[in-house]
Amino acid sequence: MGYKHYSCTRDFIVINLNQFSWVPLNEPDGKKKKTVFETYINKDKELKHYCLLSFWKESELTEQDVDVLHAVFVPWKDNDHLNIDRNEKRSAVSEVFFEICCILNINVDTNVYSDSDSSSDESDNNEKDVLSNYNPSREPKNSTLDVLIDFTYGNLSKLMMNIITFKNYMTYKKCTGPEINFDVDLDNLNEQQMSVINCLTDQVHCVKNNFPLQQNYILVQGGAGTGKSYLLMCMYNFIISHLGTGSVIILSHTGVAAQNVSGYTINSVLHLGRNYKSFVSLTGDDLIQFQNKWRLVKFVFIDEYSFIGCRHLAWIENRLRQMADSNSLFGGYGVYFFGDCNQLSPIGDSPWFISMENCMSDNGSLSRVLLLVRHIQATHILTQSHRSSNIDFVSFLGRIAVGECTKSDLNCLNDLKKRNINMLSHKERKSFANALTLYGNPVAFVKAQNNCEAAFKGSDENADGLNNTLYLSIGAKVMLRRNFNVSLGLSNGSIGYVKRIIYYSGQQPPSVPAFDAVKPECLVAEVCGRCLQKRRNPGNPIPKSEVPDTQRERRQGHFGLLNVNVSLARSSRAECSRDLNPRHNYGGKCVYNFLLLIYTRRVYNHFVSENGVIDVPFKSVMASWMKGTTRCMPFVLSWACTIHKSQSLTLSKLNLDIGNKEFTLGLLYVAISRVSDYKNLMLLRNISLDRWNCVKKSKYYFSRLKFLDWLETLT
Ligand SMILES: Nc1ncnc2c1ncn2[C@@H]1O[C@H](COP(=O)(O)OP(=O)(O)OP(=O)(O)O)[C@@H](O)[C@H]1O
Repeated sequence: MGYKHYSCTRDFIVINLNQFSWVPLNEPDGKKKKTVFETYINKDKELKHYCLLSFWKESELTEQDVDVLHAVFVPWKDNDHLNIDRNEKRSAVSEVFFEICCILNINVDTNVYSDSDSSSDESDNNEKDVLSNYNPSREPKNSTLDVLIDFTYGNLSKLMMNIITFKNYMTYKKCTGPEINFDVDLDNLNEQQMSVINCLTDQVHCVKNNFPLQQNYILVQGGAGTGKSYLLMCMYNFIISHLGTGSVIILSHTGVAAQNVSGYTINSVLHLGRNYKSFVSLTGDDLIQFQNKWRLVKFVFIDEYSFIGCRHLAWIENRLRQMADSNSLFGGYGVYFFGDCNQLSPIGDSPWFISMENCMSDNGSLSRVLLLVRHIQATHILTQSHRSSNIDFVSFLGRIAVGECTKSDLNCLNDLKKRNINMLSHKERKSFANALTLYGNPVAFVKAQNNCEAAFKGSDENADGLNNTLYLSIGAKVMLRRNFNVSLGLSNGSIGYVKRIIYYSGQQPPSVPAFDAVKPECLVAEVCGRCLQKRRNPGNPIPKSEVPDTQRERRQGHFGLLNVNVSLARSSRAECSRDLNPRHNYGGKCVYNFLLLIYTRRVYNHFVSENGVIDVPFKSVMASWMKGTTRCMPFVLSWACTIHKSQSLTLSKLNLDIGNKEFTLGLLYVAISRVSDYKNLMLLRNISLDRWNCVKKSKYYFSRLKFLDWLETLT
């Protein structure tokens, strides 16, 4: 209806429940009119320095535009109010618009910012026309870090301003998704990869001409390092160039894997819940919003399918049908699964290769899901390794996958152990040294807030792996434990280093900042780091770069490139009992208002100059279990990452502590296949031949072989 209908009386109301037949008020031909925000974001280059309000004021709006904006922005009270003069409408809209900007804490300086405006104060520049900061080409001239370090009250409000600005930006990024421009080249693809592109070309042709897809459920299987993710990026570029932005989504199971291909996690996009216990259908507004958000999608790429279990697959299929509002298989979208069934299998779900015989004891629901697996319409198998040019190493990987390692492999690995003993880089050695000093001499620690004694005494595992006390020291490696914003590179598993810790005025390490009822207490740690690196071409070292741009970051496959500013600000309601007497700090009364300020290189490129830092707010998270609830920072000290988190990555070096049990299929294979050669591998414990070949003892071993054979028949 377009007009606000509350607080006024109508003679009659027409309620249209079919949103598809709605036509926006402003366009008689049904074409969607862009909002001022949308127009602003896509503005011409010449207008790049215009702040939002200037843009709105300067823009040439048609009379009809003014009418519509007035109708949308200004609540309708009566006919006289509606029939006012256009100039009045314009100023009324301006006023409301101004209000919105104030609510959003967007600074609406009416002056047009100009780079040549050298007379203006530096700090002023940081505050004005904040939205134009979104333009990456505009670089603040001075480091904002200096401003952030000085936590006097005045500067704190500046900090809060930045926080709010970035909060808005983060929300905006969450809505718009990552800006992807993969730097990959179709010309590099080998014959096997090209055959997938040929298949895709036919499908794109069908979509363009509105023909239904002949095959819409396709699997790309290939051993570790055969270029599945690389191919996915090429396919993404190909589709975008033919069907436009938004026509394809990239999904992956884990945050790290999603980040590796600039995608989203499956559960977040498809609303399957964090612990996906049961499938819940979307209804009403939720469904409409979901469908609208992804209305342009024609293709869905899902990386690392080995992580996806049968039930999970069924839910994905179901949700895609909801998304497309269609009963066709996977909603009729062109769905591509990329992965390797020899790699890690799903947790708490059945892998696709589980044979039909194995699940007869099940009540039949799993058998039905398995039928869905059997619906795969085509398979492409990649065999040529791109990660490694060492043929011996590639065939060794093949032997690990099928459990056929030999004694000579073992000898070779023992040899290796002696040679590679000192392969830690200087930085890594320093980081380990810091780890050793950390617990003896913590420079800062952050305690979790527990709601009862049981929660206080509970183990870290109970609290989703989050620590009751988080110790920080310079050089400490930290890992994010929640998906915060995957499109900005902040996902569960992102790793960084603490670069420095800044205390609130007068405080010195190792003391914990004291509570001050008047001024908020702040502990700031700047965490900066690059963790796991990826190599594009074997033997081609990554050029060192302190500030990689997004494209280069993607090309080199940096993952978890994370800079974090940690700030603990206590709300005025906070009580200090927790710090003063840890024995009583589970009392439940104390209210902490944690803010973890966090930024990544991607954010960095948008907002700050080479030396500057601007932060993004990050709230504490809650972990609840039977016995209690803990609220703490969503990151933990990390000197290693799990093998599950490493799947999909290419690492330059690997120190591997494999544990004493192969608790899931593919553990050793995935771990070892992260590197390109023997020489980049260091095993921290002896592995017996039995262990190397233990996949053969798995009850699923033969089902997996059968599944692979079956996939071959579909090529
Ligand atoms: N056609 C290609 N040309 C150049 N480099 C390639 C090509 N295909 C893959 N690569 C490079 O090989 C490495 C491994 O590729 P990628 O990560 O895509 O393999 P993958 O099959 O997805 O591995 P995993 O199964 O372990 O996730 C990457 O560094 C990638 O850039």
